[in-house]
Amino acid sequence: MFITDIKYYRYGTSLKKPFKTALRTVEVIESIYVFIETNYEDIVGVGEAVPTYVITGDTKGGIEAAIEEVFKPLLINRQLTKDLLDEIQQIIVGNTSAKAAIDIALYDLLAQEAELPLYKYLDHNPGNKDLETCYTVSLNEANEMVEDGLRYVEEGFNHLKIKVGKDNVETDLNRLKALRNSLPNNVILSADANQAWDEQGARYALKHFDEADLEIESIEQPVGRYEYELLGELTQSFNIPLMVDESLFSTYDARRLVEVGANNLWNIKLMKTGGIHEALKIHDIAQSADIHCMVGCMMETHVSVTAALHFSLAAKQVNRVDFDAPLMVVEREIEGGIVYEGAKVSPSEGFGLGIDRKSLYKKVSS
Ligand SMILES: C[C@H](N)C(=O)N[C@@H](CCC(=O)O)C(=O)O
Ligand SMILES: [Mg+2]
Repeated sequence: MFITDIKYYRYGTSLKKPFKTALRTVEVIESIYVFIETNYEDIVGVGEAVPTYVITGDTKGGIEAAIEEVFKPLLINRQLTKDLLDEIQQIIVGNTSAKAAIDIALYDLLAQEAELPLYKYLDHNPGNKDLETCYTVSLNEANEMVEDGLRYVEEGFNHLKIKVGKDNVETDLNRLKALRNSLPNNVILSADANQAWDEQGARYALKHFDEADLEIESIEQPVGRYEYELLGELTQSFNIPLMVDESLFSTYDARRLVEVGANNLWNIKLMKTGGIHEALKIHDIAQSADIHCMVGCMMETHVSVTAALHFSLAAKQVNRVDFDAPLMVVEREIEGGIVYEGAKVSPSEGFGLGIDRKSLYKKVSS
């Protein structure tokens, strides 16, 4: 099988309510769906990229330019082989969201060619697991966060990830207290600060989180992306488990985080790693250091989150997932791929991603 063309289009999907973090507010998911065509008319690989420029540096125009100027010349007329997965990583630095879309579409093709669902094609030291996604509570006034939290629990979500870090620590703790007091005791609460604090702010916040006795399961990314040493120190100094998110893009980051002792929990996302191929390498570093991983997502839809699910099923260290973004859209427009039953997530039948590619793909030619 060889690659004949790469096509893509932009697509906006409205959210039921705005998604708000310490870093940004999102009302519409802006996806770029990517299609790798082959010499077999009915075999197409599909991928997705999203422009989370405040985290990855990637814009819609940048993603499209990387496809036009770099990936099309590299891939068109090439035989489909696994080697292409390394080549797309090496040919350009950064651009992890464009790389992710191309990597996902290549894996979709490789698994279709092998006539396997993607997670079986990957078969990378998998653990046996049933996965449930957490649901994120956006940053709002305490009463709105409690209303949202109660609704998500009623819908079947037992783990809520609470966004913090936009206001002062006392306000965050009051919001968490209100949630803890209103929700059933067995609900797991974690927090995500999205890089909100400097060193002093983080030490102050984590001390108060430790003292608050709210049973917060973990806190994600208290400080900025490049604060590796500080993340290590904070991990070793406070009781609340720290999860690394924005500081973990690459195998370089992963090795550095192990060295500095930021070794509690990691959040792997395909839009940061540039797809599954690099995510598997990060997973192996986590496994050697006995670090458990969450697989998360940016504000993405069902295509790239389905790829993240297949990766999660194939990778042993992954014991939790944050795949809520597709649930936040007003209407599911993609058939096949990730199946949600309450919080439970599973893959649909079918080879590769199991996505109904035709319904997505017909927009390419219309
Ligand atoms: C969507 C998911 N629950 C989430 O919170 N992801 C990110 C932020 C995503 C974004 O801003 O697009 C995270 O920080 O974990
Ligand atoms: Mg995060």
